[in-house]
Amino acid sequence: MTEGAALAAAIERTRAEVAALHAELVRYGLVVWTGGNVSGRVPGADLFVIKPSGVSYEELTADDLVLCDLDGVVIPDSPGSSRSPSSDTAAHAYVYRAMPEVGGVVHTHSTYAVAWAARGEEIPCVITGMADEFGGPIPIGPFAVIGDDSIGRGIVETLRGHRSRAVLMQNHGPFTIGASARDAVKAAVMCEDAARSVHLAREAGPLIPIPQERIDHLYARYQNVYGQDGDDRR
Ligand SMILES: O=C(CO)[C@@H](O)[C@@H](O)COP(=O)(O)O
Repeated sequence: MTEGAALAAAIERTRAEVAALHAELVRYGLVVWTGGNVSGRVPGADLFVIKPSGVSYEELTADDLVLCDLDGVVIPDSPGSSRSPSSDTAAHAYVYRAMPEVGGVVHTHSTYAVAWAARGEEIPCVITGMADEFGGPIPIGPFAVIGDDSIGRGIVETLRGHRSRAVLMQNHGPFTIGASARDAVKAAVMCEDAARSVHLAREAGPLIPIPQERIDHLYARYQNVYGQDGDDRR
């Protein structure tokens, strides 16, 4: 296969994967109307694909996704290039530039995570599922304007060197990163689950902290032993 054909195949695979992952946001109840987006880095290229802005998830096909370079500039004459890319394109692009290990970025307006973001309160790590997945609390990021790279800078400042793959941007909502777009969607699903469980627990009584050494142990086991060898983060 020529280099050009290999790149075209990688773009096609990423388009198909990212289009299918938007359906997962709907399946897990993480989005209302069109308020969320998934992007995926094209492996081996300085490119990513992202949802067009304000397009219904039911209508979204692989060719509707917008192909961008790592500055967030739409690649002219590519499928989907006639549409405006997601409002969060510059934010996603900033993350891909700053964090080469990131293969996918997700944003949702999932209800409980947004409620924590509205209070500007991090989600404390009081359930083993959070220790497994996030290795500690889910942090709050700064308030940031929508449309430029401010959100991206907030994501990177908050998550660089942090175990969590989710950040709650203050007064806005969750942004998650992952080794792949699927991994970032998983983080968005788990973030909302943690936000809901901890919110409900705290309404019913005091939260019981998990000692740090227990959190560390749970995180190490889940990251290295849980699941299968081929999993995205192994
Ligand atoms: O939160 C916002 C805008 O307020 C966006 O992230 C969200 O509505 C999704 O926008 P896009 O449809 O991706 O442009």
